[in-house]
Amino acid sequence: MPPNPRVAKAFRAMKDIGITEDKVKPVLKNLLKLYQKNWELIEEENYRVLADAIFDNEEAQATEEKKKFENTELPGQRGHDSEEEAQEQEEPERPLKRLRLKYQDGQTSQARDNSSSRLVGTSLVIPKDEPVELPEVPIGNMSQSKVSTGHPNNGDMRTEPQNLSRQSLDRNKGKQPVSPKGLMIQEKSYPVEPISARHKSQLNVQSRTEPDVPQPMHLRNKGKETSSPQITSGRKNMDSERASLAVRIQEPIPERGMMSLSKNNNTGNQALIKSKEERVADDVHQFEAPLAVIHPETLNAERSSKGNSSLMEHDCEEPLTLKSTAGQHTNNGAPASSSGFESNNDLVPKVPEQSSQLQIASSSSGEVNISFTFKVGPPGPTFHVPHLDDIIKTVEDRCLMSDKLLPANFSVMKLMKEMCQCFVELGSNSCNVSKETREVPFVAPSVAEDATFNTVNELLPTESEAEACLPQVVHFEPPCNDVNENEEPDKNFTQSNGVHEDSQQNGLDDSNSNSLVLVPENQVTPDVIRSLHDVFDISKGQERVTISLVNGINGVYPPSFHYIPQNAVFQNAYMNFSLARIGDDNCCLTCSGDCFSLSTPCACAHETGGEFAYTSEGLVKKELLEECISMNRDPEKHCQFFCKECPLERSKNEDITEPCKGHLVRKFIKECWSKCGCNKQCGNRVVQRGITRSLQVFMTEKKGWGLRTLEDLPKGAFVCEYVGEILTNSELFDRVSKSPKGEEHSYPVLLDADWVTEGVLKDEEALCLDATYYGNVARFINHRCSDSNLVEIPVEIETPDHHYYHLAFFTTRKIKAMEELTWDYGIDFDDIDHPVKAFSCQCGSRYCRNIKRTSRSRSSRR
Ligand SMILES: C[S@@+](CC[C@H](N)C(=O)[O-])C[C@H]1O[C@@H](n2cnc3c(N)ncnc32)[C@H](O)[C@@H]1O
Repeated sequence: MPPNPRVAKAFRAMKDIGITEDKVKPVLKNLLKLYQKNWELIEEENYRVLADAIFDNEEAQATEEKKKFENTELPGQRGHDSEEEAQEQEEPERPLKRLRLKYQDGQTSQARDNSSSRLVGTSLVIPKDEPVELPEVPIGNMSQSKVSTGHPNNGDMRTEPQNLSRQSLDRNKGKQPVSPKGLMIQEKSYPVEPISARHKSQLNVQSRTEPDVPQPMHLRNKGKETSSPQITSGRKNMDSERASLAVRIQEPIPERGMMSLSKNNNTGNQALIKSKEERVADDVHQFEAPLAVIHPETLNAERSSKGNSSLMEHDCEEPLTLKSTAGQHTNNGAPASSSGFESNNDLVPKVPEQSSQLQIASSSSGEVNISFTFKVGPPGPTFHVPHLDDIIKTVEDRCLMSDKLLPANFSVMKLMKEMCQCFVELGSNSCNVSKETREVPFVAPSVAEDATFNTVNELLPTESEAEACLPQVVHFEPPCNDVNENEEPDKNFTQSNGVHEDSQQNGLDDSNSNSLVLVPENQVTPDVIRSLHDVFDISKGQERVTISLVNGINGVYPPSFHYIPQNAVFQNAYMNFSLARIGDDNCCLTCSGDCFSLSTPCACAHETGGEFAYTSEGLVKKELLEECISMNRDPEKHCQFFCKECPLERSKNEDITEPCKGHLVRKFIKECWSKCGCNKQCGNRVVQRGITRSLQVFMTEKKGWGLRTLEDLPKGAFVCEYVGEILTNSELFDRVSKSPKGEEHSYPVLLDADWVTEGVLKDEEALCLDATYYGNVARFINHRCSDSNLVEIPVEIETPDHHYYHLAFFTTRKIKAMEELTWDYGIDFDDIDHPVKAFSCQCGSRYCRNIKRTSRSRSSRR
């Protein structure tokens, strides 16, 4: 009878790792019996069960033999022992059979049938009976040679997939803790990225804003704050020391909602790895601790009988802190000397210089381990190991006190548990879980209509031009006008890197979607939606910089809206433009490279009197800036246009249209763009590059959310554009009048700077921007009467049609870091007919028009 191909395959798999057929056969037979010929179970993870069983078998046999030998051993024979032991050590050790690595790219264990990837495993624990050789070198210098993988490039995460032979594993002594990196065969690469501008600014922000500025809750921050390295004598190069926070949370847990607080009276120390010194003080008793640290014995016992285990890593792209194994407790509640920290980084995969790593490991029985590795600078000389409870409490306090964006019952342990649960849940549905769903915690709340985006590229003549145009304007048509009807995240809304795509399909299939992420329907509750704001970056990666959100004042949640980095067209707004309509006089076709290097400014400068609007530093030139400021402060001193039939007034009341109240004839900036011959670095392109300054949304004392700068800004600097939905005035009026009473409506902006060119403007051409439901960071900028530190300037980029333009905010003066950014909405506090009811102004300016009005009305009442 020909051999069963499955048996043959099993033999081959075992042979690949150096196990001979004669050893496989009896064990396989037993397993088949045990599993009632369920081959799948045996074949899983490259015959992991089989390999484990063989090793167990070998181990049992060896123990048996040893016992026999000891029983027959005569006094005086001990002299041979050392020799035998030496021989024993020479013998190849078995590969580790603990947690198997699961790769970040989602590769399943079954998929790894390449022989080089067999028996990928690692242990997070050290069996107590096997002392670990700990290197007495700086952690950063501790290449993983102590647990050599046989790989010459230890520690460099950029290494190519490694071929891990049995020999290389042998040197591990089988049960020693091994860096997952060391055991990863097809290792995920983590390129060492230079600190991006974005990153830098974030770092700057953090250093500048501490300690009085509430910072967003940040795991990475926390790490920095709470951890310090364990100093061992004679260490140098502490900068590169690593820390690892390893946590084990058991899932399922005995009682739902409670952490696993298993009391374990086994031998004491729970540290993942113990230094030589630590081993001396090994009388630490396990205590019921919220963070149950992996216990060697427990894990050994549990894991040897458990099925699928996996370990996945996540590169957090973040500067790191140091390695600590979170928390040991003693019976008396005192910190367990140095047991909570390790002087060995073997457990921790080598992390790229500028990054941290998150690892999640699980077993089929529901046990999930989280390990977070991060790096800090050198600790102070007085560093001591803090108590785990203190760490947790401090972190929780900081999050709750500084951010207040978290639910009041927030706890680090809940967070950890949540992660474990998500891991298990998502893992259980891995076949239909997309990237988006994995990103659920960072979903922006969706509030408005079920919208479908249509890009404007159909209007454009060529593909390349279309491409250039796409990021500028998008168009979407909501199926219903009432934006408040549907409070669910819209499922037809997709967006990718600023390019909105027409998508009727379920976003789960849309791997390009990176802005709005679908939340499984059963999770969509208002609370969930609210909590899904990414407080670390409300732009969700859509801007060049991260924009954090903090609340140091109250427990108010951030408002619900879709973050969009560019304007989006709503329904009827007439936004059809074509490149063909842009004549040569509107484009500097003859220029190339940087228009600023030309002897005579290109055609784009015509708009600003033949001179570029910007200085070579990208700041608005003084003269233009002053004029724009003055226009805002004293509109009556500047040229105003009065429509014959004002679209604004018409939208308020078509029957009896009030006379036009006047529109300023504004100064425009014309930037070069894709139809120009210059390149993207041309000095006449500022607004189109987007936000580059470090900004933060924060809770003000009296005006709700506001926006502030986290860096000093020079006068004339571009801060951000006012981005929202492009509506017609009538649409806006409809929208506002339909919105429930009391609902906050973000102040709309009228794009009326060039109504002067038409005697009578059609309704669909009278445009405005509404950032209530879709907007960018500018929606948080509060109003300040007259002396605001920002001024809006119309900027024409892709269309010479002045009905549509970008409204860009520039600084009116030097602004210090942490100052709130404000602009004058131009509100007429006396205009009771305005679609948006004027608020009671709290700007605090001595020129406040609302104060004047209030005192005026008071005196008129008298
Ligand atoms: C564009 S939003 C600014 C962000 C807003 N504070 C928030 O919490 O979302 C405009 C709204 O902010 C509030 N606001 C802006 N400036 C204000 C001021 N000077 N005084 C009082 N409230 C102000 C008003 O409620 C106004 O309708």
